[in-house]
Amino acid sequence: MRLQHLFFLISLLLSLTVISMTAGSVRGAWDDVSKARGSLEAIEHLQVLLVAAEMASRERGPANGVLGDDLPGDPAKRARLKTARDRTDKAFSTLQGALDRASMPQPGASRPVSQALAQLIRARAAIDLTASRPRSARGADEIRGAVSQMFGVIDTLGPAIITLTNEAQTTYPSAANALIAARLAADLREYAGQLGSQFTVALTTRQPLGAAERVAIERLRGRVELLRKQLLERTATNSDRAAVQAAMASMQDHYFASAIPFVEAQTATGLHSGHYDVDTAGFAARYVPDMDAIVSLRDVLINEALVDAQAGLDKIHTKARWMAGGGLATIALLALTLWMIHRRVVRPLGRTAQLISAIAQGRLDLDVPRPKYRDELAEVLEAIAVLRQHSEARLVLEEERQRLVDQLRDQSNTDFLTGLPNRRGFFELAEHDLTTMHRHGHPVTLAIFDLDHFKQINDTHGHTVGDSVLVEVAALCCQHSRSGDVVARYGGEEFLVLMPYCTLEDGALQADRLRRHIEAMRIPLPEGGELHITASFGVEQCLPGDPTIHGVISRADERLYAAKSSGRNRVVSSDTTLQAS
Ligand SMILES: Nc1nc2c(ncn2[C@@H]2O[C@H](COP(=O)(O)OP(=O)(O)OP(=O)(O)O)[C@@H](O)[C@H]2O)c(=O)[nH]1
Repeated sequence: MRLQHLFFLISLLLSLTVISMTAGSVRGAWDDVSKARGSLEAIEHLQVLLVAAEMASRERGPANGVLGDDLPGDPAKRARLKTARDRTDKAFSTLQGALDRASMPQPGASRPVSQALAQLIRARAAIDLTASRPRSARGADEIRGAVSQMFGVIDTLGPAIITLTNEAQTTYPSAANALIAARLAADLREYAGQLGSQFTVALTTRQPLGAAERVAIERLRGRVELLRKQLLERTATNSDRAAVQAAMASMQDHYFASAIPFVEAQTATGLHSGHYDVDTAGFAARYVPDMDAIVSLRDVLINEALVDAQAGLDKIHTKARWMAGGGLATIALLALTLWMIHRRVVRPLGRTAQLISAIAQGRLDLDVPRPKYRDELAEVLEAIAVLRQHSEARLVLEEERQRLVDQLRDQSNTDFLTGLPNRRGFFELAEHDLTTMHRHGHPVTLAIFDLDHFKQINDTHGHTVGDSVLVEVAALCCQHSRSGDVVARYGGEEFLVLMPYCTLEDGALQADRLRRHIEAMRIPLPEGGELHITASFGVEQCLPGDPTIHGVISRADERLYAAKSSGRNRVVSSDTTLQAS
């Protein structure tokens, strides 16, 4: 696999891995954020729910007032009950609206709230029914039943309170203490309300406390004390906030130091005589306001939980933002790294490889690019530039050497005087032709000729004239031979003409044509006048049995000898003699 493709593949896999891992952790972090928002919402819902429960509790006061009122009924008491009921309805409506709009649905809270509302309607109907009779016709059990139906509203809300508290605690363990304390305060408010309600029957009937009320008062007093202790422990050990401590102190002053002694005084009266100094409305007016300190404590504690949770949400949010920012930075860094590697390593490496292989193949016309950066690849490019220079120099040397070799070979194969192939050159060319002709069955004929009385020319006119005669004859033979014929100087004043695709007869005719041209030649002499020359030819056909050209030359040479012997200036072959007429 090419490096470029490998790099692309690895980059793709690496990018996919990093992107999916980053997306996974960022998504996880944002899931934590939305879960934390849901938990914060749960605390807010708990706050609204506790208010709704408190309103339902508060409604019992005016309800008790109406229950203790004789017909036709005090309009002011009825108006107070209506106002209380309107407040409760409004609180439940706010609660249901908040739960319906929740970002994370809480069926564990919504269902009990709906059930509590149904219970509230039933309890109100029971109270209204009881209050519609004359006071003397209202039995104690009937009044007790109506009051306990109102208690049932708060009991029904219990699972919703637990669900919302648990939801908040899982995400914000640090807020757990404040939440538990807030629930304790809410419970305290409820039990304090129930404690007050125990006097409704006795105050309405102006009778001593019944056995059931006495037991309930004892039990509720115990619970109230227990809750006070638990609240003291929780707020003393785990909360040092001034607001909580102030709310605790207020609760101690108002409820435990004021309302509880009042309850104890009414209890003492209820145990002995039943001659109470207050009626139900007066009891409520004296008792209920002191319970507000408990509600304030509850609100301060819920607020503390909300502050803790908001701080926790901020931390989770910040962490998620860092994760997202870090993830994006990681992806950007990876992209930058891959881009840099591709730009500064992979791509230049590919070009460098192309350059080196081009130089190796002898293509030296490519430009070696100037390096953009002072790095290792720049050193490689510089080395390649030097390598190319060396290769160019080597190529020049190589060409020079080849030229010299060719020149040397040409010189060793060429006759320096006439420029014709010499004996060695002729043998090289002729052997090749002979082999080819024999392979394809074509005829080849060889003529050898020798200038007549050449010694005399030298002796009479000098070697320079002799040389120019040889040059002229060579040029004449080349001029009148077919292309493909090989004309060579065999030695001294002897020449060879090898004629491929030529029969013996045609070869003899061609030799005779050359003879005539030589005979017709006029060579001007330096001292004036002209020189006539003639030549004698021996012609032989190459036979398929001839392994080399030497045999044919030898046979043609015999014919030449015959031509010389028989008077010169003629052509002699094995089947004919052609001579000057
Ligand atoms: N000028 C010159 N003469 C050469 C050259 N090569 C050989 N010769 C001369 O050619 C002459 C050949 O003479 P011979 O062999 O006696 O033959 P010839 O005089 O031609 O007589 P025949 O061949 O019998 O007709 C000699 O004198 C050689 O010196 C050369 O390159 N230049």
